[in-house]
Amino acid sequence: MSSSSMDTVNSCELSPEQHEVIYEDSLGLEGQTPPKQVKEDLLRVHTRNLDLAKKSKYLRKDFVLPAAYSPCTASLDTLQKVCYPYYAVRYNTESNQISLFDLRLGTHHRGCFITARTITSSYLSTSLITILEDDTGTVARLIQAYQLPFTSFTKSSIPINSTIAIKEPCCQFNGKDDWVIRVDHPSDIAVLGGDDEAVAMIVEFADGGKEISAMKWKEAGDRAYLGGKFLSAVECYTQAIDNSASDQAFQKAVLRKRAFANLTAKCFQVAKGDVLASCSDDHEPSDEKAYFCAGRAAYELGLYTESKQHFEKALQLKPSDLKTQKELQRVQTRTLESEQGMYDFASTVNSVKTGQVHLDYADFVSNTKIRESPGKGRGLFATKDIHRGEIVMVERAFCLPDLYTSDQDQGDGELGMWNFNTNSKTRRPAQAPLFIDLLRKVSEDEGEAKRFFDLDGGGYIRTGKEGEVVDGAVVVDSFLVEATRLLNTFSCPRLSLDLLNPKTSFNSSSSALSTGLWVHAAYINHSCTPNAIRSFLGSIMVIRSTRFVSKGEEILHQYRASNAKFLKRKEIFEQNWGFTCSCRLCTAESKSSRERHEERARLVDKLKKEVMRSGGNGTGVSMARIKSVEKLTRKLDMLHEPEIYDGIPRLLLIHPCIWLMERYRERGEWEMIVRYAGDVLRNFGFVGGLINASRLGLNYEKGIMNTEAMRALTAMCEGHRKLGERV
Ligand SMILES: C[S@@+](CC[C@H](N)C(=O)[O-])C[C@H]1O[C@@H](n2cnc3c(N)ncnc32)[C@H](O)[C@@H]1O
Repeated sequence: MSSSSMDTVNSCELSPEQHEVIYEDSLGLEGQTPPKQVKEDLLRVHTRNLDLAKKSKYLRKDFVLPAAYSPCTASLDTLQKVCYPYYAVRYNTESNQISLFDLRLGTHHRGCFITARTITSSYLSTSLITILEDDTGTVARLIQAYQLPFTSFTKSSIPINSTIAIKEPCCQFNGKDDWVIRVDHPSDIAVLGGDDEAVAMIVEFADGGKEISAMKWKEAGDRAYLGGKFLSAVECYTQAIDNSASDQAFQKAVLRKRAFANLTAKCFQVAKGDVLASCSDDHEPSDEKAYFCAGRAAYELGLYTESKQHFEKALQLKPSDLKTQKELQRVQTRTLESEQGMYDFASTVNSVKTGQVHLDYADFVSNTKIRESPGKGRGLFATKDIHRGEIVMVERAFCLPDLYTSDQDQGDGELGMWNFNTNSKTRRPAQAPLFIDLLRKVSEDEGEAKRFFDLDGGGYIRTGKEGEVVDGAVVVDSFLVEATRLLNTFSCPRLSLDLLNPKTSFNSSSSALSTGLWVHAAYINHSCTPNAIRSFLGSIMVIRSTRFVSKGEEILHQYRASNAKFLKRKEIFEQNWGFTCSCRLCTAESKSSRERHEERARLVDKLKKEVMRSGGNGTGVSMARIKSVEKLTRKLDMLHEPEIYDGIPRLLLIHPCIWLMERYRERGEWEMIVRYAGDVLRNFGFVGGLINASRLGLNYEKGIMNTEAMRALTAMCEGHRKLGERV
């Protein structure tokens, strides 16, 4: 399989336990009052599970997405009151507030919210679990189903004594006499951390109405910043600014502090706004740091021209500043990349090899434009003529877990995810972490959320509010995030270049794959006979044209590797992406009878068995085995009707020919290498060109160019060289 296949999930059987979760609503409990929870019993269970959680090897590592329900999109003025701004905590006066006691089983309490306090810390089961108690003394278990802390247990757990608000809570049956409040959407919950000094101060202020001076807020902000609680620091600085109406110098200083807190919290847009608001029109020398901060924020937002202007201003105020000089140089490089597509990839190949996946390059997308593609939704189109081999676009990953695995190590220890909407389970270990990471990213940034939610979510029904800010939080629908992940993500090797090395086996660590999202590239539609090919340098996706693409032509690449059997390939596209491919190859192959397709498929299976009997790949395959594979390959060749396959790729023949080419390479039989390399190219569709020792004419209009075709070309060159012929 080619390394550059798009992501898929496999449907699979669900365990009875998991079925129980899906069908819980069919137990007829909807609307019933949940059984009363006894606090001491719950705490005992919690302590035991917490102990288990610490010995995390006992934990199941898969988690579950139940049937979809949409997040709260109405403003209940809840999260805002509880969390933003902090000082407005007045959670007992709302008319649409209900208590834990009012909850009904299997009922989505639309238009309502609850608030409560955590009386334990969280522990991890298949999701994150915490116990809540509200003002009436009722206790309940809270499951944050979307938040699986796959990297560090403590990072996303809720500390004891935190104040929590849950919008439109849903109370679910969880086995005999047991019930839980389950939150699936990050925007449905807000947490005021119980371990946060600033929060304690805010709650005290809100409860007691105690006046706090601007200076005290500023000091609390400084402490929160030093303690790494950047969002609390931002809140405290906001209070400091709001409470110091007439002191402009103080306001300006605090505005800058807030900008740095936002910069550190990666809220770049706000950081930039704050810091620029703190600068004076006549550029005081003290503004140098502010312009530096604005330059950094603009850089992170990919606004390189603006970033450059801020760094230049900073340098005007302090020309000798080495840090700013370095930043200016860096931003100039990014500008060349983003405006002209000029990249120095070679300098980072080694750092990718040594494990640095996330690279600092700018996106280059100006050669392309998103617009309607008849019959395919939207697609990506060339804005200028693009020559063969030229860069079509370059993009940094939106999200990409640094978790590369080969097909062999889909280990039990890895995180998995069951999706009851699609009745499927994640296949590659990186897929579940990618889902979590996408949730985090879209929850944190409105701009990124808008970009993400514009992507194709298939048939998922939207409320239209996804990505908007309601009650101070970006509305995030976890199920839509998952539906979008399924359709738009790509499998990727760490370094595509490694796959061109003939010594790279398809099961080696160099061919291990992760899964990521590249938002601009996700608009590209599929074709089995594409005009573009993607490759990866860590988190950077580079798309090049494989033939001349004229201005206005649609850019198309392959979602999956090209070795699939026609009927299977058709089924995969229909099942995973909901379309029937109408490319030149699929249109031609659809003319061959089902019986003939099945006959070829049976022969391919036989061929595979024959290859596997020799131990698959590797040296020491007997000549008898090679001859037997050759015989079957010839038979397979004969099963391709010339009236259909003349002039088009014959995908089923590619892998047998590659296998034969490699076996002859091991034996040093160069004539046979040249012959089978030629067959590989012919079967990729490079027909009509002259392929001989003196001239290699490839018909790029018709052939499919990918890593395997490149390997065949390399082998052919090597063969001719060894034979002493000119290439
Ligand atoms: C990754 S998205 C591509 C962008 C998408 N067309 C859009 O409007 O956002 C994948 C979806 O595009 C559509 N698509 C991709 N290739 C197609 C093709 N060759 N024919 C028809 N639809 C296609 C399918 O609906 C598929 O699920």
